[in-house]
Amino acid sequence: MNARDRIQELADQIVVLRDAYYRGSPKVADADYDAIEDELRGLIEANPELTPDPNPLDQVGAPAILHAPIRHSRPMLSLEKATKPEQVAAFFTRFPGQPVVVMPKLDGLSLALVYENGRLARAVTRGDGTTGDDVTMLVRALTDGVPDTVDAPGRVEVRGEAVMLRSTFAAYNKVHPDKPLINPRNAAAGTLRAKDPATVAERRLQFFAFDLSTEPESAETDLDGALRTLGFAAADMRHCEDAEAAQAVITTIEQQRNELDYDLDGAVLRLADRDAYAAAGTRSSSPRGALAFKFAAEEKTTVLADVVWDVGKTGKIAPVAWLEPVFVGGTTVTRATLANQEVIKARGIKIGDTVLVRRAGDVIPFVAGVLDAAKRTGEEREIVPPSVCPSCEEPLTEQGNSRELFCTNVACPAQTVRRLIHWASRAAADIDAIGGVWIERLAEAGILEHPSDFYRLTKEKLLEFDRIGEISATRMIESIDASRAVGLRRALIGLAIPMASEGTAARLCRAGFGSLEAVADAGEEGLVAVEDIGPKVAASLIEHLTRLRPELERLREAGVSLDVREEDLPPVVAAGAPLKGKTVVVTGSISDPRSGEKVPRPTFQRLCERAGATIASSVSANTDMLITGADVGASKLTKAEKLEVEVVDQGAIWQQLIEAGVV
Ligand SMILES: NC(=O)c1ccc[n+]([C@@H]2O[C@H](COP(=O)([O-])OP(=O)(O)OC[C@H]3O[C@@H](n4cnc5c(N)ncnc54)[C@H](O)[C@@H]3O)[C@@H](O)[C@H]2O)c1
Ligand SMILES: [Zn+2]
Repeated sequence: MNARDRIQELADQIVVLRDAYYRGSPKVADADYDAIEDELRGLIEANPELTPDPNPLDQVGAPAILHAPIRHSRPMLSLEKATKPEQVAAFFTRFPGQPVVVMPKLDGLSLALVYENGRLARAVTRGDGTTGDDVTMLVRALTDGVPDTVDAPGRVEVRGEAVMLRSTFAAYNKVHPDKPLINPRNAAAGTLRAKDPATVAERRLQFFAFDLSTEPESAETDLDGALRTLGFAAADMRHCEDAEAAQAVITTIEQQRNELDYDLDGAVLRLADRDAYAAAGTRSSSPRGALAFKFAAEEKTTVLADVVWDVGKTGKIAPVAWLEPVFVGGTTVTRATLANQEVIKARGIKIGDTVLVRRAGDVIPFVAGVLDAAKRTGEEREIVPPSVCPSCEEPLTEQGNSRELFCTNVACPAQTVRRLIHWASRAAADIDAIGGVWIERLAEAGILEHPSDFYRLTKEKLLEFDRIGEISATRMIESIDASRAVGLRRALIGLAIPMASEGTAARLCRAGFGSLEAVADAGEEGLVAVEDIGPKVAASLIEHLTRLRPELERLREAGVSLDVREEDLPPVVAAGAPLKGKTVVVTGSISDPRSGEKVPRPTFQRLCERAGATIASSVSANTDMLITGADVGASKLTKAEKLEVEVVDQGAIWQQLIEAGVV
């Protein structure tokens, strides 16, 4: 195809895709859409004479007027995009000496709030950038962070992003598994399209401000300060002096991406001074005084090739999506979870469909929904849940509102293997030298059935297997030996008791339980007294620990510790608490200066906690101190320097710990 035709084809696609997207039913994932825009941009750059008219790249949003159209005082634009550090550096070169703020690029929808003589007069969506929808009533009723009044004369216009917080989104989907929301951004857009606020009352939104104009001009020219003075929750803005500092903040935002309560798809750089930003002016569809740094996508489309039903460690039978490989959120994904049969039904998913796959951080990828069901060929197949267990063929039972399927056969081979693998996992006993495949073989050979069987394995027994040699047998046995120190918290996690989470195990330790047997004997009253443990969790603990009593005895006999470990006890803050109120990060290898012996990092972190510190795992703008041991990697130090975090050698901290009597 020649360039002219391709340009026209891409331009047409963009118009169609945008229209669907801004109506709340996207046909492709954002990353796929962005790739189309990028291709068009590249072709136009190479062939400027073929620029289509109208050029969709010069347009913003889409007309979606459902309420009452309102013309914006000045256009609400898109943002110029960057993906490389050089582009960040170029932005600073364009504005020498100008302070810049870096903030998260929130993934919601933009709103303009207009205040007249101190009162909220109207709230308007971006629309096509020139004209938007009047959503004042919905915003008043449903959006937090929008004050009714501001202390300012004349006309004040605050622009920002309305998002659905992840916690709100999750809570909503938990209550409405039958009609789940696809993602927080779609949910926010859908909410502000409602005809009647009452129908969407459970879907609260949160507004974060990022732009301000005032008439008459207000004296405060710093954007962040001026917004706060007016009482707005601004997006978290960091002032940066140069490109390196900005890049460091961008990196921090990307690292924190999964811990924040809102979706974000990048970071925005913007001139901090309101006058400078206004003076910089605009291009056809973006302001010159701002730049969006886009992060790698966490959502892509692919084909659902098949669905298999997987038996979990608690007997839950869960649908697993087998996908055509797709690169999303930094890795290639071939499997994703489909939750349960209710979710499949609600989302109308069929085998052969093009589906939207999301992945965020360590979370297992999941199928968020079907794209464009209208494109089906008729060859798609219904997903049919099994009636018997795929492993032991016992009939299944349905439990709960979302009709989850369970195999209740405790002798089910698949469950047995899953439980053993779980016992050996890092969060539990951490028997890292025996992988899942070997656990499965040993179980098939009848040597492993319960966790305590690991501790009866001998090198001789392992050597009977053809493919296990002297070296691996020794490593396996060493790894099993080391796991005997597992302790109450991790042993409880390893036993995979339904409804008892890792948090439950940690809270039981902090509440003063000294051993797993003590938990088993506590009775309902003793258990519900612990923070966040309700009657259901208590009942499950009692039922399963009673059933597991003989197994606990076998573990004890095998020399496995089921007692609480030092590091799981609540920190007792020492008098004087030299590190009180400080958030610290510990890096490098730590050793006790009095004995010269190496000290495991978690142990040292516990000591710091007793001195009053809060421990963080990576250096961020919230870190007060980086404590360095031996052999510290350069990257942590550079980062600390950029973020102006105090760097302290472990020697000085040991001195303080000794003086405060912590050690
Ligand atoms: N899947 C699809 O079919 C499809 C179609 C069209 C557009 N899209 C997606 O929509 C986006 C592009 O369009 P766009 O113009 O709406 O967004 P954009 O990426 O150009 O960014 C501009 C918007 O960012 C928002 N924003 C969030 N935080 C901000 C901050 N701190 N400062 C300033 N602005 C901030 C504002 O709402 C602003 O309108 C892309 O992510 C694109 O992938 C997807
Ligand atoms: Zn079974």
